[in-house]
Amino acid sequence: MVAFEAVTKRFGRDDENQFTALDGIDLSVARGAITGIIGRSGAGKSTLIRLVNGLERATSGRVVVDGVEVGGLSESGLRDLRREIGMIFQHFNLLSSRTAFENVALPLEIAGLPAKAIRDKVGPLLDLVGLGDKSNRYPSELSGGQKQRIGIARALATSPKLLLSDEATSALDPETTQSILDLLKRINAELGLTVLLITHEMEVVKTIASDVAVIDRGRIVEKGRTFDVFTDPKHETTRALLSGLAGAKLPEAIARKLAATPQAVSRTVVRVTFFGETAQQPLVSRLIQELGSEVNIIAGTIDEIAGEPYGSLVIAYSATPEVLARAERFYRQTGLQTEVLGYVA
Ligand SMILES: Nc1ncnc2c1ncn2[C@@H]1O[C@H](COP(=O)(O)OP(=O)(O)OP(=O)(O)O)[C@@H](O)[C@H]1O
Repeated sequence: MVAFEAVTKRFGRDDENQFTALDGIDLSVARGAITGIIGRSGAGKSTLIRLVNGLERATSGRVVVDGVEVGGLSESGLRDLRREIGMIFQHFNLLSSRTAFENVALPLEIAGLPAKAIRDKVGPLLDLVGLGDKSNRYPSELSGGQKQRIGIARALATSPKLLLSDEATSALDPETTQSILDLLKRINAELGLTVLLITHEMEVVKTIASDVAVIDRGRIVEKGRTFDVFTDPKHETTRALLSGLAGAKLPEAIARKLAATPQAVSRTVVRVTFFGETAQQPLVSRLIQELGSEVNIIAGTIDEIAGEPYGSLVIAYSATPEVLARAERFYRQTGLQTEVLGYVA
């Protein structure tokens, strides 16, 4: 649906003051999928998304949306393209002097639709986002989540093929975020809309994006299925971004006691990751049996990434050679992914 081919974007006129915001981006966004772009502040996420609707032009390379190269479009071509692309924002960008209905109607008025056609379109859209009864309310009378629902209805008014989301849930509390993500997921499934979202919130990507790309200082450093990238991050930036996710961190009290090498009477601390088929099996009880030694469970989470089950358990057991050999054998047989985090006395 969207392809970035060797895209570079530089800001600034003369050579000395030039800043390279994007550097050789190759990325393809699958039709009908929800794709997340994550990265730190200033990594280039907004610039990337602004190239898609032609608010910025690439310095070199091509941005292709639904077969059309954005860089080659005239002003009227860009207007046509923008009708195919809906956009939602962190701060909703609603017009305060217009009611919910009038905000959603705006893109249709601009497109020149007659009043009756506008009414026929806006009513169902307000129902779709669950705000059919708030049609005459002004933005100041709506909650953050309701404002974003109006933003989503407005973005869908011209029946776009692509929805761009720029930190759409970053100003919302976790519960409201969840309800907006549920709505986006439903729209994606029911309307077959392709969604490209940028966010610094890993939870958002984990919850709804099937695919993810990690951007760091203007370059894509990692990309793939969200489940694969989140369960086995390869790049240091990805690891750092994911370290804040629930369950990724060791409890502080244990982390402080952890030594890098075995000491006298030590126990080894291991993170065991369960995913795919292994997430469904009673492997913990089997592991305890196989080791024939006490196992302490230190931390653990069972969760879903992009709809697939995933578990992470931090355990400690005796670091004697016999127990370690039995553990190794068990991990080999079961295909469990493990990581030795350190040793405690
Ligand atoms: N018009 C501009 N002129 C000069 N530099 C710019 C311009 N727009 C963006 N930049 C620079 O490009 C880099 C990438 O900015 P961008 O807004 O794309 O990052 P971001 O990942 O979206 O950050 P954030 O999460 O903070 O919004 C930043 O260093 C920014 O200062």
